[in-house]
Amino acid sequence: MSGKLLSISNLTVSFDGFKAINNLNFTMNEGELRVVIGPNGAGKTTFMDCITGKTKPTEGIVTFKGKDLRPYAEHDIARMGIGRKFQTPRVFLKLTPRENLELSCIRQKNVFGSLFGQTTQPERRTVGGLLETIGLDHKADMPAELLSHGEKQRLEIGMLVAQSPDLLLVDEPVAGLTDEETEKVGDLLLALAESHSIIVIEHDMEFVRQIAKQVTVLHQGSVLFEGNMDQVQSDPQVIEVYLGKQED
Ligand SMILES: Nc1ncnc2c1ncn2[C@@H]1O[C@H](COP(=O)(O)OP(=O)(O)OP(=O)(O)O)[C@@H](O)[C@H]1O
Repeated sequence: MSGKLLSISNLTVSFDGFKAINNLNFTMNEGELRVVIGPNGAGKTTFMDCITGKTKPTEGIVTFKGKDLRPYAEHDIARMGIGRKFQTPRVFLKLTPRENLELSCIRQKNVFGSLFGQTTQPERRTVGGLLETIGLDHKADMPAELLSHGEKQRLEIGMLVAQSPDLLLVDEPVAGLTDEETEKVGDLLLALAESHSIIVIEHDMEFVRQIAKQVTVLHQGSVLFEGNMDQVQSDPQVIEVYLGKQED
C-alpha cells in the first residue's frame, strides 16, 4: 500500500489514436486540496473522467485508497467515496436549498427515507450545519430557482458534501461568477478542505491564487509541472504554455 488517497500510474487515454492523456503520473495524500490547471485541451476533464470511471484508461492504473479502480463501473466508484461536481449546477430548482440538501443526505443514508420523504432529527442538524457552511442559512427555505448562480454553485457543493465522499472532485466551480461570488466559493472550498480531500479544476487564476497550496499543471495529457503557487507562476515552461497566453 502506498498510503496515498489517490495514485495514478502511467495513465494513457487514446481516442482513435489521439492521446488525450499521455503517460500521466499523479499522487495525492488524504486531506489535500489540489488544484489542477492547464490550457484548453490539456486533458483536465479526461483526467477527472478516469478517476470517476466515466472513461476507462487505454493503459495505466488509477488506485483509490489502495484499490485498483479498473474493474469498477462509475456507480461503484461513486459508492466507494468519489463524488463529483460538474461545471453547471444541477440542483432541483423547485425545491429549497434545505430540501435539496435533505435529499442528498437521505440518498446517502437510506433509500426508504427518500421514498417516504422523511428526514430524521440528526439529518436535520447536519442540513442546518451545511446551510451555515455554504452561507445559505438565510435563504434556506426559498425555491432554489431564486438563488444567484454563485449561490447555486455553493448549494451544489453542499449537496456533494452531504453525500460524505472521501474525495471531492470539483470542475470549474467559478466559471461565470462575479468576483464576490468567486471569493465566497473559494472561502467555502478552503473551509471544506480542513476536513476533506479535494481536487479542483480551474482556469480562473485569481481564484487559483486564493485557494491553491499545491498545483498540478497539465499540458498535452501529461503533468508539465507540480508545485506551490509561487513555483508555478515562476516556472518558464508553465509561463510559456499557459500563463503567458492567459495574460494576453
Ligand atoms: N470522446 C472524445 N473523443 C475524441 N477526442 C476527445 C474526446 N474527449 C476529449 N477529447 C480530446 O482530448 C483532448 C483533451 O480534452 P479534455 O476535455 O480532457 O481537455 P481539458 O483540459 O478539459 O480542456 P478544456 O479546458 O477546454 O475543458 C482534447 O483535444 C479533446 O478534443
